[in-house]
Amino acid sequence: MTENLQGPAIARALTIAGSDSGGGAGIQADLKTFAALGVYGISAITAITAQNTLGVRAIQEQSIPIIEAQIDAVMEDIGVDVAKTGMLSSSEIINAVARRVQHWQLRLVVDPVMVAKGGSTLLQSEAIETLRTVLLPLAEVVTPNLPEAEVLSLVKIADMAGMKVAAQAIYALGPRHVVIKGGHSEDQPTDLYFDGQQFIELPAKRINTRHTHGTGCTFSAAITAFLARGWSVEEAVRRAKVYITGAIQHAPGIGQGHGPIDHFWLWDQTHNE
Ligand SMILES: Nc1ncnc2c1ncn2[C@@H]1O[C@H](COP(=O)(O)OP(=O)(O)OP(=O)(O)O)[C@@H](O)[C@H]1O
Ligand SMILES: Cc1ncc(CO)c(N)n1
Repeated sequence: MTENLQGPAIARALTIAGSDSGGGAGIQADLKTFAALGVYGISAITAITAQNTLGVRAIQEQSIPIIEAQIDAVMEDIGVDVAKTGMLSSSEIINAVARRVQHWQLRLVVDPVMVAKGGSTLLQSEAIETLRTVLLPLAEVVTPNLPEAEVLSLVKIADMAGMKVAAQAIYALGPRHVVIKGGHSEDQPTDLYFDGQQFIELPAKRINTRHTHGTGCTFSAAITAFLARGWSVEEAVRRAKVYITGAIQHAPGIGQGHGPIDHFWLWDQTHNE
């Protein structure tokens, strides 16, 4: 592509997250989502997981210097329109990432990943307070699922009214927008957007499937991609909801456990089917 005097001809998004060897969540889900949505994807790996659709077998955190060096290397050369975080594992990693986010003045989407679908811990319990007090104030958007929203807000959520109280409590921690995901509810997977003034409920039909590995990563990566492409937060969230619903619907049925979703379902519809 020829150089464009107005800047790069493609939006750039950075994911700061863990690697999922199974390819369905973490860095891999984020990069596939960025690619599917027409955004140039860049990564800084915080931890390597040995993982498949059945669960997480092993985790190796990366050192603070190599995490910082990845972020600095891409920022000094390539640049980033919007960044997101996923698995951060420890307090030390959160503090280091927060320092780089501030240094580079990054627009940030925080997916407060705590536990994998199979129950493995992806964030040490003593790191939760660092997430609340150090990273959330830097977030333009934070996307907790229902259990994460309860932990961050200290509110027990039983229904939409509870989601609203929790969203207000999380907003008070400093992020400019809160999106609580309803995927873990027994009912319809209605997500809730809150920007400090207005609540928007984003309903969807529940898809009856066990293949929901990486839905949270994919949803937050889609929000990041749409923001990078210039949409408002509200519009980015609305578009991400349509995208994630389609991706779950088209899950290819890979693996014996919670399989991945189809990040490229929109592309498949227009090019391959
Ligand atoms: N079965 C389903 N049918 C339709 N939408 C769903 C379903 N499960 C989750 N979603 C939607 O997917 C998005 C991700 O939500 P979810 O609550 O699964 O995130 P998560 O728990 O962080 O995911 P993970 O940790 O597995 O990556 C939300 O928009 C949610 O409403
Ligand atoms: C690396 C990684 N990040 C996030 C999740 C949550 O889905 C996962 N299972 N693995």
